[in-house]
Amino acid sequence: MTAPLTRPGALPVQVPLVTRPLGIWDSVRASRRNVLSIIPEIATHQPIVSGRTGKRWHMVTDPGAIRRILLENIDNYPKSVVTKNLLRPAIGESLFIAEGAHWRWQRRTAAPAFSHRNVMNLAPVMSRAAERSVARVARAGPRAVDFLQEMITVTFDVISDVTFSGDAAFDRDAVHGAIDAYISEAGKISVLDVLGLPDWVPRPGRTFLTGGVDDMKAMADRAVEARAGRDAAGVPDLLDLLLAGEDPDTKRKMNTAELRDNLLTFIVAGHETTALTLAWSLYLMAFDQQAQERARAEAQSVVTGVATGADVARLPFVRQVVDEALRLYPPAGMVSRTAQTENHLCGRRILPGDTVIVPIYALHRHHALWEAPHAFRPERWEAGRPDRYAYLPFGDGPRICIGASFALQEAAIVLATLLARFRFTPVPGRDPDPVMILTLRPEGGVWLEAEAV
Ligand code: HEM
Repeated sequence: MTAPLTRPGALPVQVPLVTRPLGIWDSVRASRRNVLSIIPEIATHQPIVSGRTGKRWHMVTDPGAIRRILLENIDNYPKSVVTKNLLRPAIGESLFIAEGAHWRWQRRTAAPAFSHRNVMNLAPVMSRAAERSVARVARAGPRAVDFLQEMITVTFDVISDVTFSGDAAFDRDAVHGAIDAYISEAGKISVLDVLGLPDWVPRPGRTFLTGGVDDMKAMADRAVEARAGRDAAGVPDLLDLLLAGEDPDTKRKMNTAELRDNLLTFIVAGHETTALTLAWSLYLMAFDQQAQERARAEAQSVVTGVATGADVARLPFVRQVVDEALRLYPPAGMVSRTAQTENHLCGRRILPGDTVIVPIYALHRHHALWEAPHAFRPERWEAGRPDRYAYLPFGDGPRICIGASFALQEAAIVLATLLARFRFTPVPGRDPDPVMILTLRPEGGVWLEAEAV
């Protein structure tokens, strides 16, 4: 089959941002469907946009001001209460949620598990998951495949293998089901809370949120305890590394509940986000056949069979595709903070209690920061990296994503392996719709035909 080339000037799918002020109920309606649809279009032109929907909020897209929020004045901008309330039932006071000293000691204890050497040691798990994906896609034959679901399967394979590898007490399917159900229900609630809506606005699903989560925690506890009594065999996974980890200053180690909460955090924070990066990268590869040919030529010249950790450094164009996918469709499309004291950002007064949002989706499409911001141009990354605070798929400052290099390595291994084996073409009329509830997903799936090459 001859693949259609990209139409000149065509743009990949995007979220229509609002061009008129929304009232409270319009905001609720719009945001229940897509959080990003409440971002004013003007946020992609101006440094700051403020409003009030219950609470006062500010969306900041000025790199200097973002630097102050995430790095220089971090004590004034802890993670928003909303984010914490939302995730606490599933992941406790783990690294993702904790503040101050309780955050610091956990971050110091977990950091070595994500060192370059350890992430590299985990690469064979990623290569094996990529190989199983190739087999599944090949089995589907000429039928179109939903690469969103396929990538969710791959990344769950990886994250469950590197957290609870070989633990009989850990039922992967049950945990996967509980986490996905939690994320989709929790997302609906968070939207309303991010907007600062009063408690009497009905929150769908609040009552049954914790059921599956309790079973999942009990299962993870059993797996942690079973492992604690055993010597690590072979390459240590994240649980072995956390069991061995300790705060370098106080020598404090994590107890069972802390280990469990952090491992579940890695699963919640790491698996869907990486699956989305891969699914969007594949959508873009099918959208732009020329870029796909270039990426395939690179992958085929480097990869023999399945990509390995050592191949990653030799796949610069594949990495550019991933960087550009993370720019256009950042899985964490916004992060939010609650201001503690009175402050100024871009000359605007920020009051204690105000919600300060970094709308990463809008930042990555800001007209003053990016040329042709809505276009897919992986080659833009050849010229070098932009201003550090103009591109934040992993956040920044001390709370920067601990799993960034893990995710980028996994994305490169899986993408290069698939590109070396298949040519991807879109299914006409089935473009995905970018929708953010908790993460930015391709709604409707990424349906592609995969032809063996
Ligand atoms: C492409 C995939 C990923 C994306 C886009 C992503 C994005 C992010 C972002 C934006 C933050 C900062 C949130 C904030 O400041 O409010 C974050 C934090 C975090 N991420 Fe990731 N992440 C990814 C993969 C992973 C993986 C694979 C893991 C673990 C295995 C992970 C674990 C964490 C943890 C534990 C934090 C909290 C760190 C702290 O507060 O000290 N993430 N991530």
